[in-house]
Amino acid sequence: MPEPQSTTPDPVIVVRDATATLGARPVLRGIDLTVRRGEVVALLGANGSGKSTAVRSVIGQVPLSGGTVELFGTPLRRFRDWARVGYVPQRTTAAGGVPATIREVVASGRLSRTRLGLPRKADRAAVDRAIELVGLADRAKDSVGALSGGQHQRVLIARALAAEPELLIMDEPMAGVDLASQEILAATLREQVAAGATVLLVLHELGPLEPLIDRAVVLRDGCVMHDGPPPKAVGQHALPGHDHVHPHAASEPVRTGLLS
Ligand SMILES: Nc1ncnc2c1ncn2[C@@H]1O[C@H](COP(=O)(O)OP(=O)(O)OP(=O)(O)O)[C@@H](O)[C@H]1O
Repeated sequence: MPEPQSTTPDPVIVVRDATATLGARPVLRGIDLTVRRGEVVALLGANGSGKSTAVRSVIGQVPLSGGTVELFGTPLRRFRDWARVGYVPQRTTAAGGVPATIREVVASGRLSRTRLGLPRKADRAAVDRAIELVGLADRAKDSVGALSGGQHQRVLIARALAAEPELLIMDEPMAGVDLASQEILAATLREQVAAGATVLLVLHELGPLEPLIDRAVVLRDGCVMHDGPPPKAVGQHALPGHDHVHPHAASEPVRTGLLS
């Protein structure tokens, strides 16, 4: 009799016992994190708990002082297939003062897939599609300098999507983003997830992305203190790490328990 096939999807990210020190400060203190194919995992925690450092170590931007990272089953030091990974850094401007158009910035995200530096029809189509997904098709020729913060963020996300990555890593994609852009981003992400993308998101709060999140990993002071179902939101304010005060019972903050 053949063995029954395992139904557990392959791990896309495996972080084991990761430690990292920035300056003299131990910022990651033995983190384990596994994200499987098709999962949407939120990395939560208070300011300074190590969320950005954790995702930056996953893509090799922060060297580990101990532990290991594997991407798609390959140890990070041997991983070369970066077109499979889309990364949206914590909010910065997309152009850094360079007078680039939206299309140019988004097309730069496709370079990892273009052969010999010459974009083919499929490359141009992928760039157009990414711009369309974030709702900026009618502005593709505009300079990114003229965009609002939320529109900037949409450009950065389109840039990550242009390579049609299997794994999307985003650091606080909703931070400082206006409501209209948040809704577009949530819809964009929903579509990626429906198409089978694996997603690791640093979030300060679950917000409009809550229905998409399969699992939450909560960091506190460089350690994982929760790895499981996303904390249940109550009303608008019950977010992990935030004491929740009901107006009718102001004397006792109701703690979510995850970060307090
Ligand atoms: N380059 C650096 N040198 C020294 N310390 C750093 C450096 N980068 C980050 N840190 C410190 O490491 C800690 C973790 O930072 P990190 O940005 O990973 O936290 P975070 O959970 O993402 O916080 P936030 O929600 O504020 O972005 C913080 O105390 C931060 O001040």
